[in-house]
Amino acid sequence: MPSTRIAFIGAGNMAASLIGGLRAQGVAADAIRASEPYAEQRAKVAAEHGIEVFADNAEAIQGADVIVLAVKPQVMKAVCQALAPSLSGNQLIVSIAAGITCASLEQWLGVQPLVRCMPNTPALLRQGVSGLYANAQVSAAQRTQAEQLLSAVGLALWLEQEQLIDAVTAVSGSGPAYFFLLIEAMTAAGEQLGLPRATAAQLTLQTALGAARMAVESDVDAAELRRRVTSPAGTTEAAIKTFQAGGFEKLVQQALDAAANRSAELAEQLGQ
Ligand SMILES: NC(=O)C1=CN([C@@H]2O[C@H](COP(=O)(O)OP(=O)(O)OC[C@H]3O[C@@H](n4cnc5c(N)ncnc54)[C@H](OP(=O)(O)O)[C@@H]3O)[C@@H](O)[C@H]2O)C=CC1
Ligand SMILES: O=C(O)[C@@H]1CCC=N1
Repeated sequence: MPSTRIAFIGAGNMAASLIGGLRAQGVAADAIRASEPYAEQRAKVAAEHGIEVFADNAEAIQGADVIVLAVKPQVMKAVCQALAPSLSGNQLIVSIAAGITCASLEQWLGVQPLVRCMPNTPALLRQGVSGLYANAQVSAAQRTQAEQLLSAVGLALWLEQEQLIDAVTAVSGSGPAYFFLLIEAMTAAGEQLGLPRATAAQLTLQTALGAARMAVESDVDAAELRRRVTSPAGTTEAAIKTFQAGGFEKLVQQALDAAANRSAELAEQLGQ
């Protein structure tokens, strides 16, 4: 994004990941600004990425073509209402907040070109994935700007319906935590089986990495890859049958339903 000037409102975890991705893609430090109330975090982000970080949101967005709203959903209304008088009207707003709808953002900011998206934390390693939804005000050039922003940290996938952001949040926004939970549980189980903790952790982590790479790079699907590990009457079958007897697939569906419902619930609670 050579000539695009980007301002981040909130310079926490996700903003820092996106800024890191943009810088790694060669976006100049002076094309990126950010605002952040916490002085220590301001200094950290400025030092790590070489960008200017402001205490004042309105100051950070001066001259910006794209404004990324990267604060917690709970403070979004107050942040937007305070920012509204400083907007020029055709700046692209990109919100990464869970459960904040375009309708709420339009109510708080006025009608603006808006992209609502849901990234995830592997963005930190440029291995993220995001779902993006654009409102009717977004021009083709602004769509490209939003896509370039999220592509700097991983895959960017457009959605035709805003509602599907709840599903994206459930699958990939929150998804890294589900895999971390499995890693924690497998490491603990390995330790219970007698392995030293560090060995159990290494075995689990390398298995997770290897399995994910196989699933991404293979020309067959995950179900077939699973079948290839599962010898008839063997050890894997014993484990998989145990998972399934415990309702594993149903539990996964219930967990993702809960995440998607929470996303919709946040929209209702915070969208007033
Ligand atoms: N973490 C994740 O996995 C994902 C998060 N998201 C969304 O990203 C958004 C940010 O999350 P995350 O980065 O994890 O959260 P963080 O708390 O790390 O970042 C939010 C930042 O905003 C700052 N902030 C608070 N109030 C203001 C304000 N009035 N003006 C400017 N900045 C302010 C916070 O400062 P201070 O700490 O001092 O309050 C903090 O540094 C959320 O809306 C979340 O839903 C989306 C996808 C994945
Ligand atoms: O847990 C959350 O609400 C945020 C959104 C997706 C990941 N973290």
